Amino acid sequence: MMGTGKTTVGRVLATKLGYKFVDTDEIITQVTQQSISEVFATSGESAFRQIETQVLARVCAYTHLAIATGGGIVLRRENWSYLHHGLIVWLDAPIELLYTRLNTDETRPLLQAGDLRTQLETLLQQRQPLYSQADLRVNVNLEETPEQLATRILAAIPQVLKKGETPTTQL
Ligand SMILES: Nc1ncnc2c1ncn2[C@@H]1O[C@H](COP(=O)(O)OP(=O)(O)OP(=O)(O)O)[C@@H](O)[C@H]1O
Ligand SMILES: O=C(O)C1=C[C@@H](O)[C@@H](O)[C@H](O)C1
Ligand SMILES: [Mg+2]
Repeated sequence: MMGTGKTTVGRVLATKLGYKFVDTDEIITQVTQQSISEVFATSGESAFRQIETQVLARVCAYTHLAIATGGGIVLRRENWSYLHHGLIVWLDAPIELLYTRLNTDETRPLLQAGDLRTQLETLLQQRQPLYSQADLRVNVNLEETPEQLATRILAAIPQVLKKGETPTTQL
């Protein structure tokens, strides 16, 4: 979900693994020469989602790569076939944490209209069943630094290889 720390923590995780790192939002910004907000404003969400799928289709083919996606990557069914090229980590954060982080942020176009808490609740309700398809669920809290979170994710990854319910890691 937006604001959980995919970009921030993903970068740290990549360093710890000795992997390269890419962020699909950053690639979209580079190829369109527009900010994410501008892409939404000039072309619309549907066009953004198409570009996002094209970018994911390219980057998922690489090994030794950590990919931070946009929070809406789960929405298109075809994206899942690309996501499953790798190990999918769900950063799950409570609404209050997201609210604290995104309160003054103007770079997430889907959160600009109306009450932020309501927007977050609505999006999370829609997406929770999709996020829960991830391989690893990581409960995010306000106490941990990106460094600590990345360490915890690394430690939890072996559980993913074991058969059973989706593992969850919390502090
Ligand atoms: N563990 C953390 N501790 C403190 N601040 C954090 C942590 N992780 C992320 N942040 C901060 O929270 C904000 C949102 O993080 P980030 O941009 O990484 O989220 P995201 O999941 O990539 O969001 P989006 O889906 O919109 O791309 C940033 O200002 C970032 O610095
Ligand atoms: O959750 C979402 O739908 C989004 C998350 C951001 O990373 C961007 O991809 C964009 O703002 C949409
Ligand atoms: Mg991001």
